[in-house]
Amino acid sequence: MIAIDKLWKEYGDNVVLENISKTVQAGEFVTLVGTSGCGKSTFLKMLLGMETATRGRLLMDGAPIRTEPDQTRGIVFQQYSVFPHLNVLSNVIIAREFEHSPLMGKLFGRQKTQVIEEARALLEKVGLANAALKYPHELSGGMRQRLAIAQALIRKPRVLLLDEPFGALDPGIRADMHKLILELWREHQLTVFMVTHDLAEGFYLGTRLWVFDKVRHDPQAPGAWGARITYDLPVGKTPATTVAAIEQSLKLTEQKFDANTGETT
Ligand SMILES: Nc1ncnc2c1ncn2[C@@H]1O[C@H](COP(=O)(O)OP(=O)(O)OP(=O)(O)O)[C@@H](O)[C@H]1O
Repeated sequence: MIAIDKLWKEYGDNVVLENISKTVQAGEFVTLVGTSGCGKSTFLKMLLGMETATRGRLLMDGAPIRTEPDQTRGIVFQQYSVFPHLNVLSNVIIAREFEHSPLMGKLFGRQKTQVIEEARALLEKVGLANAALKYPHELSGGMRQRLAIAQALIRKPRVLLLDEPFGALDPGIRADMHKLILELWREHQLTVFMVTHDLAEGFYLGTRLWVFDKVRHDPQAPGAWGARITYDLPVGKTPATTVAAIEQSLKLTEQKFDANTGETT
């Protein structure tokens, strides 16, 4: 369904991603881990169409991914991306209105009634039915992320992109969110790409885990080489020794990164 073919991303002299080739089938749940700054968010933005490849191709069902976001893909960021001046229900409805009419941003009549019903059903699903008329500042962090997920899902995306969506949440709330996202993934038959800093979370949630890492380093030119996918693991079948090796390699890379920027740790 998604084919990544010899993909490169460079910002000027800074090579971020280097020659990545992968295929992902519909319904997979891919978790992405790697050191800070190695290009995970950039990769998600390319899947979304916010960023373009400098070399190579990114195909969805055989066609190049459109260079602007559309309703086939939805994204949830770590920082809450909801509209502060709208209540919960309106935040979900507006996400659908923008899709129908980006310039006017308004739906009327039967269409509007239908969207309100869909929005209420989604709020029920994500556990916000009783908070429909509250404003974002009245919500907890976990509730705001539930709202951001509902906003992404009302557009009925096939691919859901999650950029550390639970990074700012307490462990107990995170466990609830894990349960929710797995339910939504199955019910909506989504293909999910999720960035996380938490290797255990990546192993727990994903069907497949990718490690982004630089294979080559030049201390004189930190941007000369980009990250590749150094591990592609079917999650749940990974021996503990491999998990330990990955953790070790990530720590080593982090130290090299610090040496490159001249910072001591
Ligand atoms: N719009 C941009 N212009 C120039 N450089 C950029 C831009 N966006 C990202 N970069 C650079 O690309 C590299 C990868 O950034 P990215 O945010 O994708 O990393 P990341 O792996 O998601 O990091 P983190 O885990 O800290 O969120 C960094 O060196 C960053 O400075």
